Amino acid sequence: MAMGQPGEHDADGSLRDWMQSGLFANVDQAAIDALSQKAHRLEVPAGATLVRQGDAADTLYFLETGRLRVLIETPMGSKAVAQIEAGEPVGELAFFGGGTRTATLQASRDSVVMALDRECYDMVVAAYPQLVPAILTAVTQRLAAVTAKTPPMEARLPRVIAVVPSGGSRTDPALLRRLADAIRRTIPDDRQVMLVRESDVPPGPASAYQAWLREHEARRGYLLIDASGDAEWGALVCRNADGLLMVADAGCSPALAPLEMAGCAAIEPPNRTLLLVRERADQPVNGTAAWLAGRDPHLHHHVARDSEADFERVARFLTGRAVGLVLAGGGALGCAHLGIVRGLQEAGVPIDLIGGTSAGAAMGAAIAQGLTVPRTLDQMEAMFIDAKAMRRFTVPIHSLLDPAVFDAELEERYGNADIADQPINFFAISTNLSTNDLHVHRRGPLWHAVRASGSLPTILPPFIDTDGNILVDGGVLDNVPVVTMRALKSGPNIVVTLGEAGQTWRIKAAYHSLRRRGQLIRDLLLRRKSDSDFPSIVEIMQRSMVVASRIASRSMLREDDILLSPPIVQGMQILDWHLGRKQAEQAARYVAEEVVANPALAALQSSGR
Ligand SMILES: Nc1ncnc2c1ncn2[C@@H]1O[C@@H]2COP(=O)(O)O[C@H]2[C@H]1O
Repeated sequence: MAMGQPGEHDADGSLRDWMQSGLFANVDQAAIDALSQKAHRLEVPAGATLVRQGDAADTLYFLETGRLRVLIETPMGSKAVAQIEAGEPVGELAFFGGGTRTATLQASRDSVVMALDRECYDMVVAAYPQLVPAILTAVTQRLAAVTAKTPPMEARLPRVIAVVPSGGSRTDPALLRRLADAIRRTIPDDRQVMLVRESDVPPGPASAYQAWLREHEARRGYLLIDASGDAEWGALVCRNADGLLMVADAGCSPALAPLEMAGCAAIEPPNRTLLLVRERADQPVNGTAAWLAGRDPHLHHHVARDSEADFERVARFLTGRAVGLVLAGGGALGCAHLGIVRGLQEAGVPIDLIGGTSAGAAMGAAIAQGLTVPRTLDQMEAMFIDAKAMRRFTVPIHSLLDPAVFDAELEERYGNADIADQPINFFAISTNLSTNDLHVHRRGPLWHAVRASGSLPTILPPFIDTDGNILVDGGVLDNVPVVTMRALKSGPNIVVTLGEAGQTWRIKAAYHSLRRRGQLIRDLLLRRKSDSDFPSIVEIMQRSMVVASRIASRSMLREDDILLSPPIVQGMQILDWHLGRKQAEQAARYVAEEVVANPALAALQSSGR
């Protein structure tokens, strides 16, 4: 049943219905018949190119089935800027404009197009001029859409999803039903969610399956298509799907199954998701790395059968409604993040993916591990107050502080478990001095990510990863990693900044009160604290580091982001860990008020209950 090279395709009876349902709704039957007779159909297998940027143009197309990717070729490589869905005309710019093709069109799944050359087009519109405004409307609408969006268009969410058992797992129909139910509860009522098995689809050639898909896709819902069964069916499903959902029983062998290979060949990594299913939520998660190898999913989710919340979380990811929590850096002020998390949990707001920088990474990592807020606060106090992890001075060659105690504390508390093994999806940001770029930690030991992300330059030595990358605090480049969050998932983001809301930092100490060397050494030996509030090297470094990214981060926020700026405890600075608990309390109260005052936040409440 699998299709080969682009080729001729027989017309099918439902074409007229399809045309009249959209673009040609006001066009006479006779005109559509003429168009349909003059056009010839081309099959474009997944991955094949329909037109190439720069080529001469003498054909106008209408996409009948499938999806096309619009790729702009640049000297740096090609960039996907849009997708064309069934029912849309394509190739119109150069056809009408008279130039060469403005983009390359590639099938992202097996597709069928209706092709109309210039001679046929002229003949049909001469006989039926009413076709012209219909085509013009579509062209104008596209032009308006292109003009309206400045950045590249975000990917449309996969709606036709091939579900394959992963590794040595077998398909579990009950689990798929639960997932479909969770999706149904997540999306508006008028959309259809269908769980499809081979027996639900009328037997016949690939074109019959595509016609069936077209009919059901038109209802704008989600089709979860169980690809298990015979190999031919599996390959057909994968080649005609936008997304791949691999479902693994975490206890099975992770060796890649043939059906998954077919799925991965047809569907690209950005549209792949892996579910790792275990029996109970209290079972530890490990070995995820072996499942990710070779599958390269965009995201993976750990699902416990006894946790309805896990199913609902997956449903939110699949339908573009997952809630991201973005946590900014800011040392001890980061305890506010814990209060925010407590407040969100109490209000029933779900947290589906956590990303953070520096203190945001440290707090977020603990929550992603499944620690409670009170336990995390205990840990922070144990590290920074009891063990004095940030008060161990050294000979200042590589850094001001000796990181030995800090490292040991981090390793003990966060452990060597892979980020990928955490029950909640998580990422941390650091600044890669080797590549002069942002470094997104999605894999590797959790404590490495926390350590790298919080490596305040000159205060702590940089973290060196196994590839020799020199990593320092993420705040240097991006203290509020909302852009990274957006690249990972669609849906609302709760963005927590620290001390943002116009809080200036002025001190009472006069410049000439700066202690001189002799005074400093005497005070140090006598363990005497200065009564001046002249800023410490750590405070100066922290503030200087994030000043640029703070300005940038404000412009990164979008209208649909929910910005939370909890009030900071009066006079609290980044090393004041003893005020952490008070700060967390204050932030939790702030969230409780925000849930009432901010409708966007309130709207997320029900999805977390
Ligand atoms: N930014 C875009 N968004 C949607 N479609 C596009 C975009 N750029 C190009 N196309 C389509 O890709 C086609 C490539 O060939 P044409 O230039 O003839 O016509 C083009 C449009 O149909």
